[in-house]
Amino acid sequence: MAKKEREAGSRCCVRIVNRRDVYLTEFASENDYLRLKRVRGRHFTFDAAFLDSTTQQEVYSTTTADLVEAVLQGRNGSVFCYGATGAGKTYTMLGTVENPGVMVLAIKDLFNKIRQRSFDGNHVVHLSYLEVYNESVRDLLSPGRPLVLREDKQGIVAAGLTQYRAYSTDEVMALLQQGNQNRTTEPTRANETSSRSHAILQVVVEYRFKDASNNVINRVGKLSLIDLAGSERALATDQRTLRSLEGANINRSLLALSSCINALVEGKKHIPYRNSKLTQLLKDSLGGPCNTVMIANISPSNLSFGETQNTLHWADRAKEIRTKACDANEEILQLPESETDQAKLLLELQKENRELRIQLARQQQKLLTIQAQSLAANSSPTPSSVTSFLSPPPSAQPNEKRKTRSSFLTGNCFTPELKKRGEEEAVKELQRTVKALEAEIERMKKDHAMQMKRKDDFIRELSRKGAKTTEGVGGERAKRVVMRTSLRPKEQTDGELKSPSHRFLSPAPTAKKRSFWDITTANSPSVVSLNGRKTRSHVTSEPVAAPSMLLQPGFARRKP
Ligand SMILES: Nc1ncnc2c1ncn2[C@@H]1O[C@H](COP(=O)(O)OP(=O)(O)OP(=O)(O)O)[C@@H](O)[C@H]1O
Repeated sequence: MAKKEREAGSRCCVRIVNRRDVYLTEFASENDYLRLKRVRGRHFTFDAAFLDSTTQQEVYSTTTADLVEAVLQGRNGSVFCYGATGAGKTYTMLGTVENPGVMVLAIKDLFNKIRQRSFDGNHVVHLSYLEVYNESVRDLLSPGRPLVLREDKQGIVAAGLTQYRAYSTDEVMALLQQGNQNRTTEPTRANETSSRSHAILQVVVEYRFKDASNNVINRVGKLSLIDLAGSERALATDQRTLRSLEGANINRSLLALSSCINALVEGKKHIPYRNSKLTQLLKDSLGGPCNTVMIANISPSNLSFGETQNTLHWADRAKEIRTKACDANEEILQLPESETDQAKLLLELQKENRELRIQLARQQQKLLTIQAQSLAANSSPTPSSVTSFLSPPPSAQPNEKRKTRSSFLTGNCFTPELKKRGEEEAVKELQRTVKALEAEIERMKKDHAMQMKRKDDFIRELSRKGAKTTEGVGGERAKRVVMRTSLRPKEQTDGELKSPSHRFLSPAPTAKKRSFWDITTANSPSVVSLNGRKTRSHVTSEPVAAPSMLLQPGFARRKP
């Protein structure tokens, strides 16, 4: 229960039993003296119900982890949060620094999984983040003019939406932060940083590999993570014109969503997706081949009884929807023979590269261990290895003999000088091993760098050839994909060969770092931006002109 709700003296009207059943109790109004003791209730059953003590990780593992795995198998997945203003949708989806939400945990999990299975193929991750505000679609990663929705063979797409190629979790986090600051928010009576728009984060994972018959297979999976605006009535938020218009448009989208849910549940032929931008964008998630999860956020306070009942009602309806069977989006690449050979060679080279990197890492690990041993030998007065040369194991001889022997060693024959010489010998031996290993690693590094350079040149050559052939066919699509490498200024190599991993470093931190989670701590919106709407960045106490992540090297899309 929120602080405000507690202060208003509200009672808890929600009870969760068996992690599946939700009991909603309606208390009689305090003024209704005749029915003061009357309570009415409703009971709902869902796939899972979470208590307020549930961790974000638990919510992620129960709702989304399976979808992430399926996306890697080429199946589409969608997760959306639905509920009243202030019920915790953004908290569930985005979370805070200490408690990251579903979006963050899904991205982390996705990259971990890709890292684990990158031995048998090549993964490419593209990312886009958009919002639907007042029935117009905006690019959150590169704000500008509203985007137009078009239907093509991939489904509904926002024409001109920026697709960033992402290489690491950190990079995605930075993009999420950037996008989130551009999101339209406004304080309402129910929530200080209320999201006035629907936000959709889309992650497309392309996986290219060779099957048993040596065909090159391209597998594509799309994960959509959606944070809807609050489902409150316009009256519940504010009466001012802009808020009312917003409220009306938010409700229009959500009304359209409920009409689609109704039509889908009733098995109607015509589903009114076209009634709003939101439903057009969710077409795939609701009626297409997609694994879809709806998370309904509710407040346990009896003051929000109406909203809670409404949310649970729609969740209960939505659970009846059966999305289409979700087959893997896979295709055998029909490339000309020369190109197939090139693609296969590329995959083999990439595999070899990864193996070499692992070998190098192992050798470095070995070196570290030896160095640690050497350090220990230098610092301890009698290293264990040396001691074992000098003294026999205690159990080897009877007590008396041991005594004599030890006095013999420490006394006349094995003088301190001799002992010291033994220690020095052992340390020298260790140092020699370290040097030999260092030389071997140096040699391997040089070999590796040479091989990488040769392969890089080769890959570059292949991509150049590929670009030439696709220019005519996929020109438009290629234009939409912004490659980080093409945006990054040429690196200073100082004559040193750099492996691809060096080239794909995450962007440099901004001069003054903004917190990804400013939304949770800030409180005073001060500046009105684009078309009079406010964004999460205005909720921070920093000046609006703070450097944009997109202006960092590697993200420079807009001119200052
Ligand atoms: N499970 C939770 N644990 C702790 N705090 C929470 C939880 N859920 C929500 N909150 C807090 O409640 C407040 C409102 O939550 P949030 O902004 O996520 O609501 P919302 O449903 O997205 O609202 P809106 O529709 O207005 O955007 C935030 O300060 C958030 O940190």
